[in-house]
Amino acid sequence: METKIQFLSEDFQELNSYLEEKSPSILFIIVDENTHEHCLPILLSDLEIDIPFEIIELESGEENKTLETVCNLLTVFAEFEADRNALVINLGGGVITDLGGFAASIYKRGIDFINIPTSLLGMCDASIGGKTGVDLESLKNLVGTFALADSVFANPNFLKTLPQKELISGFAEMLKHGLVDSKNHWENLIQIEEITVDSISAYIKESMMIKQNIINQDFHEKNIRKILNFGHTIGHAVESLFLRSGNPISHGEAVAIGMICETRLSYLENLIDLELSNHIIDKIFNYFPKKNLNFVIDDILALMKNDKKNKNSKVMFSLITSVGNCSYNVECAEKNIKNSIEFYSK
Ligand SMILES: O=C(O)C(=O)C[C@@H](O)[C@H](O)[C@H](O)COP(=O)(O)O
Repeated sequence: METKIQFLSEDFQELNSYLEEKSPSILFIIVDENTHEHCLPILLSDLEIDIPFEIIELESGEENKTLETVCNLLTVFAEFEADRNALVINLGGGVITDLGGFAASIYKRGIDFINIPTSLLGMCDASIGGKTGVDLESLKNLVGTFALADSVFANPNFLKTLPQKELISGFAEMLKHGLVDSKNHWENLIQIEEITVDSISAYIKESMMIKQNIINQDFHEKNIRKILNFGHTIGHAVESLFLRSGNPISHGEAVAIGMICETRLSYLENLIDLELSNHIIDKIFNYFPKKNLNFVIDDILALMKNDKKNKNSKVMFSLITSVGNCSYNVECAEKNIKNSIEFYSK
């Protein structure tokens, strides 16, 4: 099975046809306070359907990506006596698609959901590939399911409602797609001087297709899909520590830090030469200026022990071997891992 990705035209005709054909018993439209204000009115003004619907507003932010929020969602579904023909519409960024997709995937053992990503990160990454879930304490995405959205409806116009910070966050995942799978995509992206909706629009579809193509080869992340996790082994640990400190950074910023460290690690593990690693690192720093990592390295290493790619208690990295190619299940020397993090801090 494959998620159908469609780009919405002005009148949302694709979504209306989908809903007419599917004819769900009830719609649950999940939003956060931002998409409630900026995106829901656009969606509702274009919906031409005669299906009962409920709007469920969740609080935005990674700190709300919890089991408690999922329980609240499930309670609402049950209060409305939703049956298995109910449909969840996730209208939001990665937090909303992760939460709503997870709740849908476990309610009555699974009801359908669709994603209408409103952030760049949601569009190019989180809405595609069926990873749903929540954080456990500060451990990123520790609880979740693999459950494909029935469809993804993308509308780059929604990106115009975003603060710049959110746009930059999603750009990190686009760079990642280039680094792990497409030199051409990487080279196009690094020409961009200023990240704006107009400057990146032409490359969004390519990023989505790169991800979709990898998912189609390995939905359950047994092998090749692990390359999409480049930058996330260290990135997730750093993101968790910022979250714990009460000063969260965006997922993209964390992934950018992770990609810088893991590019250096690729060099330290002799997978790429110094010149290439410096080139990649410089380019990432252009978009993601250095942040202070005031964390104890051992705390970063401890969090990595919970990474989902680990095998037999060993931390396994996905590391690039050239621009557009990435190896997975790479076990690294602990001194190199530490050096790569220290390198970032210096
Ligand atoms: O889809 C994937 O596979 C990815 O690894 C993409 C990541 O960019 C994304 O952040 C994903 O949610 C991370 O998954 P996790 O399994 O490391 O929690």
